[in-house]
Amino acid sequence: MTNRLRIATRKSPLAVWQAEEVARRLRELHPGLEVTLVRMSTRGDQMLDSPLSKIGGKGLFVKELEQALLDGEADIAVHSMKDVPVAFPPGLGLQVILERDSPFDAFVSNRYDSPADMPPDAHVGSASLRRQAQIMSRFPRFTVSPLRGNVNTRLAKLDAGEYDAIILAASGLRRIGLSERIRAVMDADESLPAIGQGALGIETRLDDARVQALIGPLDHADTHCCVRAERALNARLNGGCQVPIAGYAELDGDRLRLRGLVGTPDGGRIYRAEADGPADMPEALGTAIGEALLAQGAGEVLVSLGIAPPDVAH
Ligand SMILES: NCc1[nH]cc(CCC(=O)O)c1CC(=O)O
Repeated sequence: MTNRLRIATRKSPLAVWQAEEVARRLRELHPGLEVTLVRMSTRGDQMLDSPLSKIGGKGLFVKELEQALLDGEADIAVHSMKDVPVAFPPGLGLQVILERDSPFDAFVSNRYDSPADMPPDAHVGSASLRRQAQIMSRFPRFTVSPLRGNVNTRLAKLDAGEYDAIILAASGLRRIGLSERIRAVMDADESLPAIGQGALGIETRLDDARVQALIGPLDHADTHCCVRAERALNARLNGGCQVPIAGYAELDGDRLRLRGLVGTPDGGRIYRAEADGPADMPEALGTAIGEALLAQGAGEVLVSLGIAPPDVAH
């Protein structure tokens, strides 16, 4: 029993790849440790017809995995940090974040090389209000329609001709061996990434010292610092992964630079804030960027979408 570690994961090819990657690194680190995967289906995977923003985006992809940890059916859960809500259930926490892969969005099309290459009335598939807001702000005549399902399903819908292009995370495509589908990587000016995009995190039971010790060496301090700042921004705005909030932090020596964005889904209004601060205070920087966005009026956008930011004064 003590030489065994069970990883809870969603069943999608991307999620399984991510869990296998953690399993591979743990076996390398601890020869003799028996690492197995517990594959689970989550509500986010089942409710594929409804836009995530309508069915309560927060935590849809992680709840069942957390329950497996609480029930003792698994020892760790591997998550895309992008899908992890700000708060954890009592007894659980996330202390390990792996080195980040590409944080950027990818433009994927069978006909066009970039958004600028498309006709003015092009049809884009994306279920992300963040991606929608940013592309609509640059190309107001585009139509963006919801596109759900795992990465493979979304690509199949593109290939069936339902859209001129779709936008996906570059990291997800790379991980499942489909980087050749990327026609253009969208940089931070073009499509500011989601909070935590490209990073994997490991959630555990906080009282499980054996497991904490086993996974501790997988933590990547620089990535962890950046994701802390991004998540503090998200916490300040009360955002989940399915609201038009973007945040991207970069570390430069002992300075941390964070950019944040809130937009209306139609791209009509885009609020941006950017600042840097000491790398040992990532939460302060994230909160400050959140405040700066609220001071510009971003709170109204969030309230109109049913996401009330916590009071400005605190
Ligand atoms: N919302 C689904 C999701 N969660 C994490 C990723 C990509 C992998 C990552 O961000 O690490 C994706 C797919 C996508 O956005 O294209």
